[in-house]
Amino acid sequence: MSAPGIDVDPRIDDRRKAIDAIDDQLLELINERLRLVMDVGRIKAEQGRQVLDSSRESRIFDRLLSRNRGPLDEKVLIHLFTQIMAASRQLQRPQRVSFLGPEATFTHIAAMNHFGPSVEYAPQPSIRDVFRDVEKGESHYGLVPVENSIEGAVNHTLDLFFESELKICAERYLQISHDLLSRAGGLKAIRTVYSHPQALAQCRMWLQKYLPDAVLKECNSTARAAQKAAEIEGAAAVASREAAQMYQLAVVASRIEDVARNTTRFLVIGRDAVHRTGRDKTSMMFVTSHVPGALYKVLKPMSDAGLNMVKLESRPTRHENWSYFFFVDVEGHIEDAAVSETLEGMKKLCLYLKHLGSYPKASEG
Ligand SMILES: C=C(O[C@@H]1C=C(C(=O)O)C=C[C@H]1O)C(=O)O
Repeated sequence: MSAPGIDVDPRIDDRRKAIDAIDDQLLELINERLRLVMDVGRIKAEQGRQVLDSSRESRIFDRLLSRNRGPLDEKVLIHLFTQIMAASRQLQRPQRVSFLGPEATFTHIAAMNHFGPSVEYAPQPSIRDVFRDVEKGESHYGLVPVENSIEGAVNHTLDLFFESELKICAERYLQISHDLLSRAGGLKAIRTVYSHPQALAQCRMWLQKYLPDAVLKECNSTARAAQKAAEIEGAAAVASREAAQMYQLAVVASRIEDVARNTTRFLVIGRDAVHRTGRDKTSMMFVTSHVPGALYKVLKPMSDAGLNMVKLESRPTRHENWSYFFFVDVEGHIEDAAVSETLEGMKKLCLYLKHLGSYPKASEG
C-alpha cells in the first residue's frame, strides 16, 4: 500500500481526505441513529410491543427512494438501509440464550447466574438443539454442560464441537447439589426414582441405602425427572431445589449426593470471538497420526512455550477405530503471541487442529 501523497495523484489524495471525513460523519450518524433506535426499543419493551414494524420500515424506504437524486442506485440504497434496519432490530431485541432444558435444569441455573434476569431464556430438548439454535442465529448464546467434577466429561458436548463452527465465549462453574423431590413428601411411598443418568450416579450410595427397592429410571434431564415426579403416583426425582419450586414438589431429602463439592463446568457458546482479558483460557481439539509418540510430539510445543495445560481429554473420532480427538485447555488467549504461535506449530504436527475459543477464566466460586 502506498503512503498518502507519495505516488498517488494529489487530486485523489484531496478527495480521499474528504471521503474519510464523510465516513467519520456517517459512522457518527449511524451510531446516533442506533442510540435513538435503542430508545424506541426500550419504549416498545415497556409497552410489550414487538420489535419489527414492517409498515414503518416500508414508509422509510418510500421516503428515501423519493428523495434519492442519485448517483446512488436504488437497489444499493435498499440494500444499505435493509442492513442498517436489521442492525437496529438486533439492538432492540433482548439477548436470547438457549440452554439444555426444560426449565430448572442445572444448565438453566448456570445460565441465569451467568446472564442475569434481563435476557430471554429458550429451553432446548437436547445439547444438539442448543448448538443448532445458536448456529441458526435464533439465539445469541447457548449454555451447555461440559464436565462434572465426579462424572467427568459430557461426551456429547465434546463431540458436537467437531461439527460446529461455534466458539466458546465463556465458562461457568456451578456447585451441584441434589435433592430428592416427590409429591408425597415421604420416603415410604416412593417406588420409582427418575433422574438424569449423571445425577443418579452421583447419588448412587444414598439411593441404595435409603431406597434399596426403588426402580431407578433415566431421563434426559433432572427437570424432566421433576416433571415425571409431579405427574406419576409413587415417583420421585433427583433434581435441584429450584425444580421443586417450579414443579410444586416437596423436598423429601436434601443434599443427597455421595460426594460433596460436586461441581459442573458449563460453556457459553456463541458465534463471535471474545477479546483477551489477561486471565484467559484457550480450548482446542486435535487428531494425531496413529504412530507411537504422536501425542507427546503434538503437546511438546506447549511445554516449550511454557504454556500451562489445564485439561486433556480424549474421545474416539468414530471415523476409524482407536483413533482419538484430544481436547486441550491451556492458560492464555489466542491474541497472545505465545498461544497463537504454539497452535500454529502444533497444527503442523497433527492431522487436524481446531481452535475452539479463547475466553475469560472463571473461578469455581
Ligand atoms: C426503530 C424502530 O424499530 C424497528 C427498526 C426500524 C429502523 O431501524 O428504523 C424501523 C422499524 C422497526 O422495524 C421503530 O419501530 O421505529
